[in-house]
Amino acid sequence: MSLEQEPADQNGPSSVGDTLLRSLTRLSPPRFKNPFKSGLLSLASLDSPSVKGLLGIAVLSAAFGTAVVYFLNAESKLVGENQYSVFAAIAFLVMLVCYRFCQRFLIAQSSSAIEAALHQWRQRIVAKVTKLSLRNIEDFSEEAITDGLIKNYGPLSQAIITITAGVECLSLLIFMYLYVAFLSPLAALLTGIVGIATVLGYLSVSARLGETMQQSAISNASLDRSMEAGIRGAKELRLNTSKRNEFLQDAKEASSDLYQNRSASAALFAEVLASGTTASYLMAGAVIFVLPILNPGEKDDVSRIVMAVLFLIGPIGGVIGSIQQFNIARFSVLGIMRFEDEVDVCLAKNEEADDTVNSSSLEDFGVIELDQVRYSHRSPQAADAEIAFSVKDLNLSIKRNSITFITGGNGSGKTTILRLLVGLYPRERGDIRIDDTPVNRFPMQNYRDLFSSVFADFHLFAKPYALDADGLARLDEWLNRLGVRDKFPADLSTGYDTHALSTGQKKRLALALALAEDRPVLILDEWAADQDPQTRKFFYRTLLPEFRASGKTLVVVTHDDRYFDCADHHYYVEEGRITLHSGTQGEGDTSQ
Ligand SMILES: Nc1ncnc2c1ncn2[C@@H]1O[C@H](COP(=O)(O)OP(=O)(O)OP(=O)(O)O)[C@@H](O)[C@H]1O
Repeated sequence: MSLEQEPADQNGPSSVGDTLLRSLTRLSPPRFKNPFKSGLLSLASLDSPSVKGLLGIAVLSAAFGTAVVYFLNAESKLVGENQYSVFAAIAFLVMLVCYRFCQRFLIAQSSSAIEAALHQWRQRIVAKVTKLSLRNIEDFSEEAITDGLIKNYGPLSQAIITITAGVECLSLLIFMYLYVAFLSPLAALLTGIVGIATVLGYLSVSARLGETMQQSAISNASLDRSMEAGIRGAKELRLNTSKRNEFLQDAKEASSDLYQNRSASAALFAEVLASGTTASYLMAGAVIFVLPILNPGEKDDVSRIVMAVLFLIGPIGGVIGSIQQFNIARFSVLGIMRFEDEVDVCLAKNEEADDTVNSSSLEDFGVIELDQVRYSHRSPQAADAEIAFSVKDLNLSIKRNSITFITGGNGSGKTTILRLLVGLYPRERGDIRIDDTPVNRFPMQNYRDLFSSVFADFHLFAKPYALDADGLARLDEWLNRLGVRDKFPADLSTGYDTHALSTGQKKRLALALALAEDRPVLILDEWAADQDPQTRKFFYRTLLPEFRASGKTLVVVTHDDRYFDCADHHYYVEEGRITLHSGTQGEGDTSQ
């Protein structure tokens, strides 16, 4: 967790929130064996002064809350004796206002501090994830990334208010109990016995409650994935009844798992809730039915003691309600921290040696050379990271202002080679040089900045990032030339909806965006594959030569053998090995 820490204000709300969030992981839910070593009570051991300040306010709030009950009781005793105290009435009101202020301040401040910390955690982790190499990203499962970046935050935010209210209730409970002890030590003993029996009862189910909630979270994630597949695979499911039935069967099992795990935790929680409510009434019952027998001298005070005991019911409910949320929040914080640790481990391995390439010299490069480069994909299925595919002895020379075609069969390694060329994959062996100057294994951004690309699996963001006014003008022009300008709003800077575009139109937008970036090297991975014959011809016979004439260097993966003659250099890839394919010309343009 040490990399990329934002310089947070040491006393700012996010640093308070950060301490509170991390404290959730230090505080394990109370366990049967040692309930007082862990649990909410150890909140007092927190080290941040601001957090201690918040705890101080929790104590103050509890003191005011108890004073409210004290003055209620005092006045009720006086009224019973046909007297009335204006002071007690005013004091009651003042204490109530103070109590309300402290309670509101405490919950609002701690919740907003925690939200501020979450905001900072999210920013920090997203920044780290964008620094991972593509290989690292591919090594993480999609679920790990969505859980680490998205899913854990929602439940955490929802749990925060209940937990902070629970902490306030806990301190109120302690104060109210001390007040009961002040009124009658024997009543405190009786209610204490009931309280201890209730806590022991809770501790006996808390471990099971934690487990079922963890299982519920796992089943929930699996059901989410199933529902996502149901939406993304809508076409396939509607075309094939057997496929739909089998899918529905799997979705039903995922839903049933979730239902069973949620029911199990609901049953345990119902037990905790019911025990809490029963305990509250039992405390009042013990005072009314048992106290007069054990100590007849306190008979006259019973109603006042009962009133104080009844005021314990609210805080007990608040504490119990927060326990479930505490488990959820703890589980989420641990998930986020675990993900960040894993990202840190990856980043620590991505060595960034000195890059001897000077940023100012890159734009004017003469040639980019890959020399004996090797890279291996690990099999995602194999636990021992067995090699699934290798690009071997890769020699490739990309000359400035030329058109290079890379061809080869499906799965031969063309896309992998493009990604090695642009520095998305770290090579295992060999060198990349730019005009005889070596490029790092994890190339610096100034090397990557040479390239704009349309990969086969390109992503369209909802707005054109990184384009200034000139860039937007270029985008406008290219959308016009590619015949799709009417599909986008007049003002391109605010973004656009790409859902209604056809596959070919999406590719035109992706190409227009890549051209608008105006970088020296353009990488195109099977761009023409989804285009109509006229556009294909326009692309190979008009656009590519035009790009070259405007000073661009082009590296194009293609299967269109009728246009192979458009290339200045043609490489052929077979099972991860590349060869310069000299003398190949297209079979003639048959006027496609
Ligand atoms: N992230 C990955 N992890 C493991 N194996 C991978 C990964 N990406 C690609 N491969 C494997 O590497 C091989 C080459 O893939 P690549 O995408 O480079 O081929 P390609 O020549 O571009 O194929 P196509 O013409 O079908 O797009 C394939 O066998 C593929 O299964």
